[in-house]
Amino acid sequence: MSRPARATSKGRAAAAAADQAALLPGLVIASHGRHCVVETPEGARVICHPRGKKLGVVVGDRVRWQPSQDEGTVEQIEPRRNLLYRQDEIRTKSFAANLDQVLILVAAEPEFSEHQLARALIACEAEHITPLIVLNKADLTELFARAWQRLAPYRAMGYSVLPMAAKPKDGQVPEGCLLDDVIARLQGHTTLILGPSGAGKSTLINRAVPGASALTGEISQALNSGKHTTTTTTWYWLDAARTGALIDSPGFQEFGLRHIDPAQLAAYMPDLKPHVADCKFYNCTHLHEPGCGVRAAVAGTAQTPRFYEESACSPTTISANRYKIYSDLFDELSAVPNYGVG
Ligand SMILES: Nc1nc2c(ncn2[C@@H]2O[C@H](COP(=O)(O)OP(=O)(O)OP(=O)(O)O)[C@@H](O)[C@H]2O)c(=O)[nH]1
Ligand SMILES: [Zn+2]
Repeated sequence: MSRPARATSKGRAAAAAADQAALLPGLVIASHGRHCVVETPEGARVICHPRGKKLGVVVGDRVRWQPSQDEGTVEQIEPRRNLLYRQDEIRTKSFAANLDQVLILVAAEPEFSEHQLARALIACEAEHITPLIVLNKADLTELFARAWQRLAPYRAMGYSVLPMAAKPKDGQVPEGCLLDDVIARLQGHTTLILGPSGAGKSTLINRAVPGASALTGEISQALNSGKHTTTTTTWYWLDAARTGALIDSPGFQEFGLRHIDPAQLAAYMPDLKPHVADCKFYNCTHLHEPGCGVRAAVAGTAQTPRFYEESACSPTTISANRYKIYSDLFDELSAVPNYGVG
């Protein structure tokens, strides 16, 4: 009696395999609202609508889709290596999926917010994505020196920080600050670029990807039925062989970290992390407990001589600013229930 049942399940499996085979592979290269643009392995681009409301398609997703006339339907999203996103009280917004690195672009001016920088780095750590910090406008000597100094703790905690002069005022690029050296770091990787307005993101993208602005215009027009917008996340290939890509996404300014568990926060801050092992209590919040290894390592407040260093950016100390960022974020993330991924 088991034979017909087996045949039926075999038949079902065969039908599912046939359905699967009928679906085409693709890469999501832009998304806006309920539409996205899927690129085929041959390089053709098709506007697609995800099947069902729950299928949240993100730029960088590898998908399986079905053509229907001149558009298509995304049926499945292949498992993601990672997903960088931000979350505030109201909503969760994804930047992109399957990233190799995140380039955080800041500049000598306008003055960057260290809180925003720290938030972006924490989000990268939580998703195991390598960040690369680039400080632009090296030609603005005094402002640059000040900004470079503000980044000292980030260099000390092991992040790569590159100086750059993408478009110096007098045309003279200070030594070691070539835009092309930054572009070289992008080859062969999928890189998301984030940064505050005015840091030089468009300058960098237009140099790395000739024709980028025209492409952005085309995509946003296609996705918005004629309206121009710059709020779309967009994928640009860096080379004809399509081995490296740059993804431009807005949203650095409001980088909500509501998806981060406050108890994990110190583990996502490389300058705090090694000191957690020295805390007396396993569930130390590093805010007020006695015998806290983190607080003992804060520059200028060190009780234990072995942590004390003259420099506020030694690998063994935590700068007062960074500790303030930790405590502010801890309060923010603890103030309301953590709903997890939305
Ligand atoms: N002095 C100086 N100015 C630069 C440099 N790179 C870019 N700029 C200028 O900085 C301004 C902002 O550059 P954009 O590339 O438009 O910056 P953006 O980050 O795309 O800014 P939004 O368009 O506001 O998002 C422009 O006036 C650029 O010419 C640099 O290396 N040195
Ligand atoms: Zn502690």
